[in-house]
Amino acid sequence: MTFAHVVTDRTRRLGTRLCVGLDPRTEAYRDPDHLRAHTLDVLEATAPYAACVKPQLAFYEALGLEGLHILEEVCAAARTLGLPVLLDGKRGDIGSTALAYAQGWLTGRHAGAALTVNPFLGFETLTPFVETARAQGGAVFVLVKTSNPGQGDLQGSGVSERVAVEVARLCAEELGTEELGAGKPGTGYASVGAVVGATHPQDLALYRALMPRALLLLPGLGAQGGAAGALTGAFAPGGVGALASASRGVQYASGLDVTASVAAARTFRDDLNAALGVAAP
Ligand SMILES: O=C(O)c1cc(=O)[nH]c(=O)n1[C@@H]1O[C@H](COP(=O)(O)O)[C@@H](O)[C@H]1O
Repeated sequence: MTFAHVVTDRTRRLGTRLCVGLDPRTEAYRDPDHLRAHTLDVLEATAPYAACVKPQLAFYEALGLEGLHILEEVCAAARTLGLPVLLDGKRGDIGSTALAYAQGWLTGRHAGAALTVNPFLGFETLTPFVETARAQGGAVFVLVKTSNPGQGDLQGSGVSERVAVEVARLCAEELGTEELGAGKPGTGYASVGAVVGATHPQDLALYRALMPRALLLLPGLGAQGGAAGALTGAFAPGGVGALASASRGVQYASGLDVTASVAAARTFRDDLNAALGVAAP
């Protein structure tokens, strides 16, 4: 089963298209053990509402080697729960270095099944990531239009959107062109997905149309102002093809209260489903 299969299967079986971000902030905890325990608790408690989980590498790297050990445990726990891991690293570099990043984050000890990648150095530099992911049945998510307010400086703003649209076109026409099977859940999605911020609801249908075979990752739900009810344009019929992602809005829904994290994940799931007119089984 590929990453796309597993998340699409979870969407169909569990009725969720929520990606739970696990971005533990050192300042919220007494010490790394406390951070580790709370992050694992949030993971386990919210798993029934998650199509996948997305640890942001920066929060683990900030703790040095100890953080990488915690990341390894988080990835292992997610796998035990049957939850696919999408690592948010936004990596990108010249080809030979890109290969090392790909080996580290897609095949190494703390590997995820999928990784976010940055196309700024050119599409040829993404090839090592795509080939490594494909060989593992994994995926890459290419930054197309990020969620942050300043994205327009380089990605295009307002009606122009030239760079983001060009990246989307290249994702669809050059990277995500592998043969796809038919008939099984998720077989309609390639190993190359794309990141489009949940903070751009008005643009989602455009990117959905430009990249019909790409799973779309929609970060920015909750803390950055993205609203679950405004994301329908990113989804294909049946409510598949996109993952709406919240990190702080789940992990720190109310301080460190894990019950509040569960309630927040359930609410995001239900709000997405209500907007799409689908029900959780
Ligand atoms: O690739 C990402 O996940 C990502 C892309 C993007 O455009 N915007 C964005 O916020 N993210 C990540 O998604 C998470 C958002 O966190 P919250 O704002 O707390 O939900 C962070 O880990 C960001 O690094």
